[in-house]
Amino acid sequence: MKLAQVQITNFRNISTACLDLSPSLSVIRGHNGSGKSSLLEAIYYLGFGRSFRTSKHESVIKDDQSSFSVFARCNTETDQHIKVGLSRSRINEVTCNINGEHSNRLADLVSLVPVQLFTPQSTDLLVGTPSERRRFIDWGLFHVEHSFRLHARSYLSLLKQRNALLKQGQDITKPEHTFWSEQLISAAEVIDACRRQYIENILPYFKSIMAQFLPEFSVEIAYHRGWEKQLTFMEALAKKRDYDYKVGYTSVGPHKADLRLKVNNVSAQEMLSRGQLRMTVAALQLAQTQLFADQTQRQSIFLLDDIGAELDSIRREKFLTRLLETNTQVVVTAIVDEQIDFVENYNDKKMFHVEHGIVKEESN
Ligand SMILES: Nc1ncnc2c1ncn2[C@@H]1O[C@H](COP(=O)(O)OP(=O)(O)OP(=O)(O)O)[C@@H](O)[C@H]1O
Repeated sequence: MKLAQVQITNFRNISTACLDLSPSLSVIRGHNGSGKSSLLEAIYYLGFGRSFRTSKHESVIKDDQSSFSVFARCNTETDQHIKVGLSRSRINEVTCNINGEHSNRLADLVSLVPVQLFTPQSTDLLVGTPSERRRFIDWGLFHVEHSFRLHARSYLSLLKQRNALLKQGQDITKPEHTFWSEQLISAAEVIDACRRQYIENILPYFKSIMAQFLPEFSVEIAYHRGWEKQLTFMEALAKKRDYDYKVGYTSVGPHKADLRLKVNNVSAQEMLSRGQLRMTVAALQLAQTQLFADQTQRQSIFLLDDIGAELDSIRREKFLTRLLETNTQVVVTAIVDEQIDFVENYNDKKMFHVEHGIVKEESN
C-alpha cells in the first residue's frame, strides 16, 4: 500500500493540509512546534485509529473545532486505487470511510493501512512494559493471520468475563462455565502458537540486520508465553485459581506474554547505550517490515519521527537506506537540514516544509 495523497483537516495546529506523498521517501522539515509530528500522527490514525501521543482523541482536534478528519488516496500493490478516511468528533463519534462507504468498524480500515512508527520513544519497545512488546508481535500477526485477529478478539472478551466472575467470587468451575472456559483455553493456545511462530519467523531477519547495524553484538530473543513452560494453559489456570480469586483477575495467559532480548547474553537494556537501543529497535522494526512484505507481498508505510534524535549520521543513513530497499513508503520528519543531508542522494523523494501548521511542498 502506498499513500498517494493525504488530506488532513482540523488536526492539532493544522487547519487543512494536502500532501502528495512520494511512493518512496517524503521528508517533512520544520522548527519545533511547527506541526511535523502532527502530520505523522494524523497518518498514524489511518493505521491504528488512535494517536501515538495521547489516548484522548479530543486532544488532537484543533482548538475551537468540533472534529478532525484524515483522508487518503492509496495505491495498492495490485494497482487498485482506494480511498480511505477517518473522522472523529469531540463527542467521540468515529466514522471510517472506505471507497465512499461509511463504516463504524475501525478494524476494516486499519487492516487496509499497515502503518509502522519509529519515534524517539520507540526504545520503550525494549525498556518499557511487556504490553509494548506484545503490541509489536501482534501488529505483525494482525496484518497477516486472520485467525489470530479473531482469536485475539475472542480471548480478550472471554478474559474480561472470567475476571468479572473472579471479582464477584463466583465459582468458575461450575458446569455452566465449562463452554466459555474451553473457548478461552483454545483461543489462548492459538494466540500462543501464532506468536511463537512469528518470533521464529522474524529472528533470522532481525539477526541479519543486527549484523549490519551493531556487528559487535550477538543477539537472541526469548519468547515467554505468559504461563509456566511445562504446564498446559488449563493446568496453569487451575494452579493459579486460588491466587486469581484473591487478586480478582487472571494472572496467567497470553495477556502476560513477553519477549526478552539479550545481547552478548546480557539483557539488552543493561548492555546497550541509548543510541544502540534505538538502533536495535530500528532493526526489529525493519525485520518486521521485511517479514511483512515477504509474507503478504504488500508494503507497509513507515513513519519516522525526528530521525535526528540519538542516531548518528551513519546509522540514520543505514536505517533509511535499508527501509527504502524494501520498497517501503517512508515519511520522515527532521528539525534541521543537517540531520538529513544524506537524502540528497536519494531519487524519487519529495520535500515538504511546515510552519505554523501550514505545509508546503518544496522543490528538490
Ligand atoms: N488541539 C490542538 N489545537 C491546536 N494546536 C495544537 C493542538 N495540540 C497541539 N497543538 C500545537 O500544535 C503544534 C504542533 O505540534 P507538533 O508536536 O506537531 O510539532 P513538531 O513540529 O513535531 O515539534 P517538535 O520538533 O518540537 O517535536 C504545537 O505548537 C502545539 O502546541
